[in-house]
Amino acid sequence: MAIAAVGQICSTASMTHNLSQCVTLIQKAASAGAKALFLPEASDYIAPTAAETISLVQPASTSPFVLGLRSAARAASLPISVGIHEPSTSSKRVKNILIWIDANGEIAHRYQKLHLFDVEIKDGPILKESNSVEPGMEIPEPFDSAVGKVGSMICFDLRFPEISLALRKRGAQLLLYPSAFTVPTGIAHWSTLLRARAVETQSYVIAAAQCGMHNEAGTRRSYGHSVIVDPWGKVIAELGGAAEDGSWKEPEIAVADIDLDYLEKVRREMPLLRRTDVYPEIK
Ligand SMILES: O=C(O)CNC(=O)[C@H](CS)NC(=O)CCC(=O)C(=O)O
Repeated sequence: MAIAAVGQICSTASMTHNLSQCVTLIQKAASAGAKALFLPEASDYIAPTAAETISLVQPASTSPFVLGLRSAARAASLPISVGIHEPSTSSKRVKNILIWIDANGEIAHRYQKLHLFDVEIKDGPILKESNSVEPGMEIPEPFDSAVGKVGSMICFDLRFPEISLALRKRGAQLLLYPSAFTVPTGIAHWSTLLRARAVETQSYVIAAAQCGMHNEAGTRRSYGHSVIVDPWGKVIAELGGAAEDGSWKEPEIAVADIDLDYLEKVRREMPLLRRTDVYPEIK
């Protein structure tokens, strides 16, 4: 058994402010005895417009946010999963990626978000992620960590079970959904989708979420409610959401034991054998 920590922050356009929230959580997770800390999508910054999202981007190799996290990870000897932006080499847009910083402070894995959030909900959020973000083109192999074999996804990917099933088939035991969910879609779908992905893949699901108002103009707000779900679909760690007015004060963590013997028991007792003779198998 090993402890995993899920962290919740409210990123703004200030990378310095966001780094300090993340470093606080690294210290909290290390004191709680966690073997890994999972941080939200776009932890480096959430900007009010597509143009600002593009203008703020920096290569991971020189970004003060990433360099700061790497040295904090090394000092605490704590691996960190964190969502950031990275420049694209082929277009003016940015990449929305999830990186794994190992206990030595090295970037050991990268995943680029496959599904982009383009929505226009009547009386609700209007967001066009593809204006500023270039979609990824592959599902990287799951990788080993002290808390189990990790399969990486990001936020809106949660709505596409194909990617989680593909990762499960390749050996993932933990599925990551670092997110910045909107409030209305969060209320309607967040917990149901996360628990469904855990149940149908018989895997731990770790969903670190952005929470609260991201800018002073009040134009962008996230749902929060970070969770860890076990392979039976039970919520074993959970954080709250923002107040009515969007305010939300302290970055925080929640922790849970990741029990891979339990995961094996769930998989053994209810084998989910796919009828690939009847429907085509997911590659
Ligand atoms: O803007 C950034 O810099 C970071 N990216 C995000 O916050 C992304 C794209 S706008 N948010 C989501 O995918 C929310 C999905 C969602 O809310 C749902 O599926 O219901």
